[in-house]
Amino acid sequence: MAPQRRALPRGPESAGTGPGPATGTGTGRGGRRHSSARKGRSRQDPRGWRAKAAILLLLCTAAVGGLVLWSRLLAQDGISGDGILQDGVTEVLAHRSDSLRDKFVEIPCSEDYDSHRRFEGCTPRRCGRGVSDAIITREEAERIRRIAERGLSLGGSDGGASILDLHSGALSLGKHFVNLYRYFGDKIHDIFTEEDFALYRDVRQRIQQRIAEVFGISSSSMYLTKPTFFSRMNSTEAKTTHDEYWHPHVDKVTYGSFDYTSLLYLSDYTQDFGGGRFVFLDADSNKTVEPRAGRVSFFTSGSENLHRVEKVHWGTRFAITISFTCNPEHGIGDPVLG
Ligand SMILES: O=C(O)CCC(=O)C(=O)O
Ligand SMILES: [Fe+2]
Repeated sequence: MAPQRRALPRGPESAGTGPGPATGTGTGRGGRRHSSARKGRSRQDPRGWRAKAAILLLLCTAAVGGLVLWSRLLAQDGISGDGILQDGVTEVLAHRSDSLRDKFVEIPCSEDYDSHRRFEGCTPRRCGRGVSDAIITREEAERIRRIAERGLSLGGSDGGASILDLHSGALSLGKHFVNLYRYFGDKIHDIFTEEDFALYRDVRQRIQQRIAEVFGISSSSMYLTKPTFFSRMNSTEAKTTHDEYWHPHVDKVTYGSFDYTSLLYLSDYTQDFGGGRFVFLDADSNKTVEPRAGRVSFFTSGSENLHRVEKVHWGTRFAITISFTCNPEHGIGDPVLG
């Protein structure tokens, strides 16, 4: 609001009293011209009207300028152009250019965990969100990204969001999903190698270990759960609701079994794609995580961590959602290559 308020009143006063317009009109300092100008003004001199018109024009320009500036500020905050209006301030929790080791912000846990069976030593008692660029290297992220690219090149959604789940085999194809393992049978060995799967497993283990340390729980009390999947997002218009990745949501509500969510980013905000920042929607402000290859963002999955992803405006964004549960009944194993 500030720029608009500041811009508006300046117009008339400064135009009337400031040196520029006064000298520029040529109604200068000479006695005769001055007095005739005074007389003229009382007879509604057209020059008076011209001055008024100029002031009006200035006012309009200032108002339009203020509006343009304001809409730019909103757009920077990710407020317009995303189809969702979000009020207020946006803070950056993790800049793409930062290399973060142990960033952690604690937040009071929501009551969401109370309506589920509790597993002592795992179910969150301490909630929050963390970001680390020190768990997975950029090189590992690039190798993982190539796995995602290879897999997703076999299918892909008609809309802007495609997924590949190596656990269940689900792969986006057009407006639907197919089972990669059933669809490709033995040919899957031409696409993925044992090393790919070993890397995937190793990355998952290290992320799990880190989450356990940060939240003070035992790594063996948490289990990988579904869905755990690669995502590829771009600016293609959504064709089905599966493509609408930008809606605010709570993972525990959306996916049920989640207790801890982690995201491993495989490409870079502003280098590989525009838009597509991850946003925590807090009551006081929004907090963004800017994706960076090898960056792990993790958080407790309840409504203390309501979030969304901004629409991708250009380029392609790759990530993996790796999710954990405390309920062994909802646990899944690592993917195996047939
Ligand atoms: O890719 C992201 O940054 C977030 C994805 C997400 O919110 C989810 O998979 O539930
Ligand atoms: Fe989510």
